Amino acid sequence: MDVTREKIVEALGRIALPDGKDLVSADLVRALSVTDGAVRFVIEVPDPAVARQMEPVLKAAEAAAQAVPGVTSVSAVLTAHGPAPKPAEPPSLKIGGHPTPQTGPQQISGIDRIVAIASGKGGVGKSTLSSNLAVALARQGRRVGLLDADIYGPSQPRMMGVNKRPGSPDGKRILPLEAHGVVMMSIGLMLKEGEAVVWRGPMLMGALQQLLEQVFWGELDVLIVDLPPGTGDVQLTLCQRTHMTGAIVVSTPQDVALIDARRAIDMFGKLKTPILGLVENMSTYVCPNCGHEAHLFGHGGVAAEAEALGVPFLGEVPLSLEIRQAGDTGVPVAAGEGPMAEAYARLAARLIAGGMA
Ligand SMILES: Nc1ncnc2c1ncn2[C@@H]1O[C@H](COP(=O)(O)OP(=O)(O)OP(=O)(O)O)[C@@H](O)[C@H]1O
Repeated sequence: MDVTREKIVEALGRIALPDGKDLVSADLVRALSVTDGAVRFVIEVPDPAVARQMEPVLKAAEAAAQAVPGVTSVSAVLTAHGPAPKPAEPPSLKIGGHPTPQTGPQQISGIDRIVAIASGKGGVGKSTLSSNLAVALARQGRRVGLLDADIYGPSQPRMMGVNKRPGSPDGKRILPLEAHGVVMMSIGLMLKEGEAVVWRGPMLMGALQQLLEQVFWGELDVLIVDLPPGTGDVQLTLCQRTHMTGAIVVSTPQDVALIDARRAIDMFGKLKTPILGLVENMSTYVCPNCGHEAHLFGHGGVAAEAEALGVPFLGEVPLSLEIRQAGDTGVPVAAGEGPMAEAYARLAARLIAGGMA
């Protein structure tokens, strides 16, 4: 029997609290996800003292969720936010520490595939593709995580409409946030607004390692990693320390973008990270008023490049005002309906069919 979110909410709504309210009416349930019978949620209370009294409630909530027919597993965590008597951030959660030594690329437990979205050049739409692809994959039933590793210009909090600081129940694990069916984490959520990041080398590797290993990702079919543009430390660290399924390189059809894309592909080749394929972004522009099609940055250049390099061409995404506006408002276009959502759905279907997601 299919378990729905509503059934779990209904079950949690029967868990009474000492003040007479219940878990749901008191708005304490966060990040509830239900995937193929696996239920995950967080109970968030205002402060650590309340959290201690809530242990029995957590147990009751787990039992209630487990008792819903069709539920195969329940993973629940109790977390406190708000004023704590001690400093709010335990030391081990300080982002940007030195990395711990490790031999060779590691598999991350619970995550089946890690797919990086890369570009040679900035501003070609890598973050837009990452968020929309993540949402489109989730809509097709995949368990998807999105890691914004663009340490210098994190944009996923804005694109996914998330701006809460992630909590940590035990000072070690970081709880990811959830938006549009995707669990997500961004370095941007751990920094104060407007705070500049000036890390290089080891600090940066430490931050990335924390994001990959300390975040409570749960069971994922695929983790999409939104990389910074270019061929720098983050790309190197990720490919050398993590067992990657591969990279998708996004480019506009312009020659200048393609030259940089080639450089990125060359770097992944040297790092022995497979190229899963190329995507042409900002391909055709269809005028919303008259329907006229124009190719502002050219058209077909990425498909031709893919053929020349012998890598798959995964598809194209039009240049569309709707895509830009959706990204700015925090609801990726792939979460809705229409031709743009369908363009991302086609890409997602292609990845699933190819065993890449
Ligand atoms: N297909 C598209 N149609 C219209 N606008 C788009 C499209 N793809 C991306 N954009 C817009 O272009 C701008 C740059 O996109 P985005 O931030 O995704 O690029 P990026 O390659 O991740 O950039 P950065 O190098 O800064 O990380 C954003 O304003 C975004 O909304």
